[in-house]
Amino acid sequence: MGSSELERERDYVAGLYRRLHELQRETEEQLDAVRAQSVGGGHQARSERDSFARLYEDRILQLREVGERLAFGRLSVDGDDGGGDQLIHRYIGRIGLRDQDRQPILLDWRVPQASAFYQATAKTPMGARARRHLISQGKKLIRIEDEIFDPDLLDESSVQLQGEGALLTALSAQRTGRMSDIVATIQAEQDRIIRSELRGILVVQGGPGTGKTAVALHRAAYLLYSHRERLRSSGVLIVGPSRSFLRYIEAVLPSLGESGVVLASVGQLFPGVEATAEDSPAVAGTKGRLRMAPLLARAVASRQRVPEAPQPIEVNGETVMLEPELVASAIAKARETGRPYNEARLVFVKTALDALTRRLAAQLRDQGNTVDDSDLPMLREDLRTASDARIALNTAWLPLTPQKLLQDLYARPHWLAELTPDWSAEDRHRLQRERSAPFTISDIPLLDEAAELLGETVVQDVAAKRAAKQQRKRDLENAEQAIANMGVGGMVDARSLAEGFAEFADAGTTAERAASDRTWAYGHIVVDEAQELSPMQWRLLLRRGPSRSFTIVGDIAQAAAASAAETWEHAIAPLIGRGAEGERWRREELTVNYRTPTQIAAAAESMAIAHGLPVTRSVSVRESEWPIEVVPDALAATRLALEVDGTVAVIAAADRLAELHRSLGAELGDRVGLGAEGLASDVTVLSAQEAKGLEFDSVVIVDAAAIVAESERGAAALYVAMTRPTQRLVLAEGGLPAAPEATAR
Ligand SMILES: Nc1ncnc2c1ncn2[C@@H]1O[C@H](COP(=O)(O)OP(=O)(O)OP(=O)(O)O)[C@@H](O)[C@H]1O
Repeated sequence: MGSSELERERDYVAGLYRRLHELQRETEEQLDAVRAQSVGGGHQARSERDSFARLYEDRILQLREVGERLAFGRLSVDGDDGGGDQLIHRYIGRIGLRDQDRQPILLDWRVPQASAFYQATAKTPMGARARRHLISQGKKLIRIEDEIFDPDLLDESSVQLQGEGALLTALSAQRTGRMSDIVATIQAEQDRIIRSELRGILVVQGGPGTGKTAVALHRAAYLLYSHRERLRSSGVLIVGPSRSFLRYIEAVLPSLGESGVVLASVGQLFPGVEATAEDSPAVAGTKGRLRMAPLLARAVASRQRVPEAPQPIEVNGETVMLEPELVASAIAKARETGRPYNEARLVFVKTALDALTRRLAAQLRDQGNTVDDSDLPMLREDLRTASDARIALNTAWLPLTPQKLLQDLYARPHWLAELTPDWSAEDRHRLQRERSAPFTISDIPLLDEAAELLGETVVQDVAAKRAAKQQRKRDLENAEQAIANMGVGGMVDARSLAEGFAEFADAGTTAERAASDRTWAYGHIVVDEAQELSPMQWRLLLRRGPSRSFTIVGDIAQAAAASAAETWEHAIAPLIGRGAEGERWRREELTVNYRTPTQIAAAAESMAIAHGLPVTRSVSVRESEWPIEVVPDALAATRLALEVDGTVAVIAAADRLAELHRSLGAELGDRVGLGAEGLASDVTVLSAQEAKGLEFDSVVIVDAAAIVAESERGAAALYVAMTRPTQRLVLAEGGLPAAPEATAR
């Protein structure tokens, strides 16, 4: 390949950057023009103008975000003449660009024509004749790499890696503590998953380092692009295991030009409560089980109480008796509505007050007073505000928040025992705790379940939501009208513009509104490290995604949580319900390990298999320069790890972390950080749980046997720890523990 070819490509890429800057300028001018427009004083007109401005601002931001590596590929396909002599070159990049004549000069990687760039092989060229990778450093094109799809050159035996040189360049880059996008080097098996249809439940199983997280994030970007109309207003939720994990992945989607996504850890899924602490595995296991749902339902139902004796109600010097029968019949009537607890309570109060008013009126008449129908509202109001009535009715049916319900349940052992006659004392004991203790990650789905049963505490919330929905409908009509008036049909769509109105009106962007609304229904949900989720967490997610459009990625063998399932069928059962399961979900596998070198991956797999874990085998694409070493102490091991440029993780059992942080810090100074907060340091001391989903150039495992012994699924935790390094693994304070005699998990 001549260097003139590289020059030619550099010219082409330079042309693309020029066009990008031109478009930036044009959009900035359009923005200025919109801002300068005089639109009179009407609120509607102003908000329309502002949302046009917002659209242009978004586009400018998107054009600027692209920054580097604008174009990374070229696909050569046969020209229209069919003779095959004339080749058409399609350039593939991070965004699509057109020239001044509106001819495409760069295809967005997500358009259907670009899929051949990722999926074509010599065996199935998908109409392509050749593929070229454009490898850049920053904005500078430094190398090109060609693949010609010639069937004679096929080698059936090896793993088919697409653009091997470009891929290995990407993989050998030093880790930074932040995940980066893989858009230039997506592999065929990954691309098929990324482009899989939006509908239904897709489960992606793969061993460590097979790109599950990367694929899940690129799939979110792909879906947002391909189903923009639908997903822009409903939003996409990405759920990860921890805040440290979210920090690790949070830059990927913005680098792909997508920002309208809600990222949440499992501790952040109930608006208003942010849980970071986790219970012990046994307690988390109890709280994660499905039988918590009927328990909460029983707890809610038992909160209505009929008084044993009549209650005197003083009102304006008159005493009227509130009979148990009256309360019982008002409760029955309210329950009949089938509404959630707090909403049904309003029916109860209304029914009870009406009956009490009638009783008071009759009593007054009996005493010779004249009471006609027009007096009833006033009597009712007197009763409503009488403190006796308030106390009596509240005692019968108290308004409740999910927080209060759960705190009561945990802090009142007798009540809990009444509600759980078939539970063991041990299980019950696991739920007990102080009323003031902060909520844990395992409490989040229970709070959500309780909120579902209780409904809104304030009626206005229901009314406000209804009003907001109607407002959005009006906004959409106004947006259509505005587009027609301004003559910009085809450039902007009404839905995006209407979203803009809402953003300015009150509640922020779709993502912000979605994140703060428990009843929000997302258009799509991506769940990472999904093997860890408990049945109760799945129930919560189903409420957030009632359309059952899910991408679920994980590795069953890495499951460390006590409440995690042992197969995907079991794991997602709460999501599928009792339908024809086979038809409702599909499963894909990833089989190439892009992270862990062969030798380390092989040792990790053997260890896991010896402990009976259901490992999905994969093939590593890297080799390690270093053998796995075993050294006596953690400091010596960390020094060895630091010989490799890049990041180091020191992984140990949870009760060793503080002490290791201190002792290593004493020798290595502030290069050593602790836990999620310490991830920016050269050396981070953390537990296997905290390391989940992350990667480091080198890893030191301190006392591997203690990690295995630490929990019921300790072998899975060690498997996670061993598969974090991209280059070097050092074991300190003992090698790998021997496999147990019986290999039961
Ligand atoms: N096609 C690709 N091109 C370049 N890098 C890739 C590709 N696929 C995956 N990688 C890289 O491999 C590493 C592992 O990917 P990722 O973290 O997504 O794996 P995972 O399957 O989620 O792993 P784990 O189960 O261990 O959490 C990341 O650094 C990712 O960027």
